[in-house]
Amino acid sequence: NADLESKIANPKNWAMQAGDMFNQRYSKLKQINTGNVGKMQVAWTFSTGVLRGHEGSPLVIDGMMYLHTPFPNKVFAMDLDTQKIVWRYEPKQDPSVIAQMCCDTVYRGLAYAEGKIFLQQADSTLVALDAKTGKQIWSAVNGDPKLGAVNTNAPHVFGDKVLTGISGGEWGVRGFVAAYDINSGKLVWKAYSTGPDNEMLIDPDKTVTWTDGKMAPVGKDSSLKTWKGDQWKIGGGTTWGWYSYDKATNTVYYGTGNPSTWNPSQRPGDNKWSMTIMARDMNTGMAKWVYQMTPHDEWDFDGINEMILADIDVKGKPTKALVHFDRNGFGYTLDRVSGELLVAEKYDPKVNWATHVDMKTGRPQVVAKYSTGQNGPDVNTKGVCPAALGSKDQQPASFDPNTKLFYVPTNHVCMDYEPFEVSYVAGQPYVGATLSMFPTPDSHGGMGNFIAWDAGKGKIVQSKPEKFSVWSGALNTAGGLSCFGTLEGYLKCVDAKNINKELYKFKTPSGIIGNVFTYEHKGKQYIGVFSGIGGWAGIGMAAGLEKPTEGLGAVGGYRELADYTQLGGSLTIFALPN
Ligand SMILES: O=C(O)c1cc(C(=O)O)c2c(n1)C(=O)C(=O)c1cc(C(=O)O)[nH]c1-2
Repeated sequence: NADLESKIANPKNWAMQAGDMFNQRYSKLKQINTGNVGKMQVAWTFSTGVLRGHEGSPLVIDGMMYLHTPFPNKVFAMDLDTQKIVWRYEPKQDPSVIAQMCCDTVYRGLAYAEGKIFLQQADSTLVALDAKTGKQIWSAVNGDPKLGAVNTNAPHVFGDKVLTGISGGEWGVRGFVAAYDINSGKLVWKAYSTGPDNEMLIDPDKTVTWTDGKMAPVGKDSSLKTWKGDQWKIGGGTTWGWYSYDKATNTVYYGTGNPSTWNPSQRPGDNKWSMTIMARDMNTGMAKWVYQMTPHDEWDFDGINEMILADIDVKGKPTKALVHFDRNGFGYTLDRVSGELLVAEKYDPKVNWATHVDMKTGRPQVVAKYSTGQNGPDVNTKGVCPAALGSKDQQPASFDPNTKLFYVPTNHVCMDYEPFEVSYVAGQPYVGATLSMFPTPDSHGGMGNFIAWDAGKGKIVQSKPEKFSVWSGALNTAGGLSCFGTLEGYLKCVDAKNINKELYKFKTPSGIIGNVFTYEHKGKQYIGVFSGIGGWAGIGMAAGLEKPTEGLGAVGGYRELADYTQLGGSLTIFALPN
């Protein structure tokens, strides 16, 4: 999309959720740098008026800021000269959708192109608004919230289409990605994550996958063959993460989530193509290549985390790479053009459910005692690391083209996992497991680390311990900074060359699960972040839950959070003093 590309090319804007289409979360701005960031101050703040978890970030386009909130998904357009709210859009949504959302009523943010703001409501309505007036231009029905098909993902504009996904892996929703025409809102293509080839937009002869050390066609019914009966119809593989796009090959990349139910005995087989990296042609949606990271998931390791596109050296060879930090604890580097698997190494040293990834088959080698399904349901498998929320969840990492390293917010949490038999009832939770989570034993003392990762070698270069999981998206800048938020509520900026050198720290009003962003206005650089505790890690506070196994096991794991922060959505904007 030429218009969006021109907005991205100007580093004064923050025109996409990740700053660009490669999902790099890197800014060329450098007024705020390692030498002066210590003097940074709060320039202004804004309360969103919504209490639950605030993910994503605002967009900034040509002097206007566009802010979103969790359910009820309000949108504010703010003039950065006056900080006046120029327009607001407050959709009317049936509050019954709140109970259909697994991991808080989060929303990961807006998209922009050609004078339009795209809003993906929780009730699955996709809306295009006039960026000047806030008037609705079109709306499209993307899924049925009564069946648990809700939305939390940000829409993404690539070319002349706006892409959106679906949530509801815990309701037996069959995942898909849908592409709508940005001008008319008409559905152009829809690609399911499971099922018959024609509904998955898979060509049995042309869609390839990593097989015995090389790429080979997936063959006929590659998904259907890996499910028992019709289980694929309620088989999950939802698509609520961040998508990326390479214009050079017109390819969109995203990941699919867990297979439903969480009770593995009810769905023998590899359950393709849940837990999969998808590379699709943006015009037609046809799958070019696919790679399943966690066949027959037994831990809820959704594969939806962002795919970061970067040109790096992999084992000494310049490579057009795709880098992905999966929930399962492995950091993957693939050739983004061919789909070949190049590197798969643990980015969390405490991962114990698999010893390694067999580089020939691409399959993780599961440790029998951490297989939660091997003995059938009603057996509690103890001490699996990481927990279901993964060594990293949706909080996106950044790539710094100067250091050539990836900056990754991580979780150090383990779990006990007990599956049970569950029947599918349309519109009801379809989970089938009881979980308890707890901080990783013998960790560095905290529940997360911020790490710098060499994706060409598959090695942690540096690691900065944090008290809680780092559930905030990172930002790197040409000023040599790497910035992220913490669950206690600190915005931190560290030296990208030495991440243990904390150069700036400020306690915002609530825990941070939003993503750090930056922009320039009237010659001044600003760094900003949403605070507002929630998401899966903060679900206890956000939804008022108390039993340790509630919130799918997260309530007990993060019980200490309440000693450090409380609810409340706000935006904090930082700048150097005048
Ligand atoms: O399977 C799904 O459809 C689905 C949806 C979501 C979501 O939409 O937020 C999450 C998850 N799963 C999930 O497994 C998960 O760890 C998670 C964390 C969060 C969050 O925002 O903190 N959402 C979700």
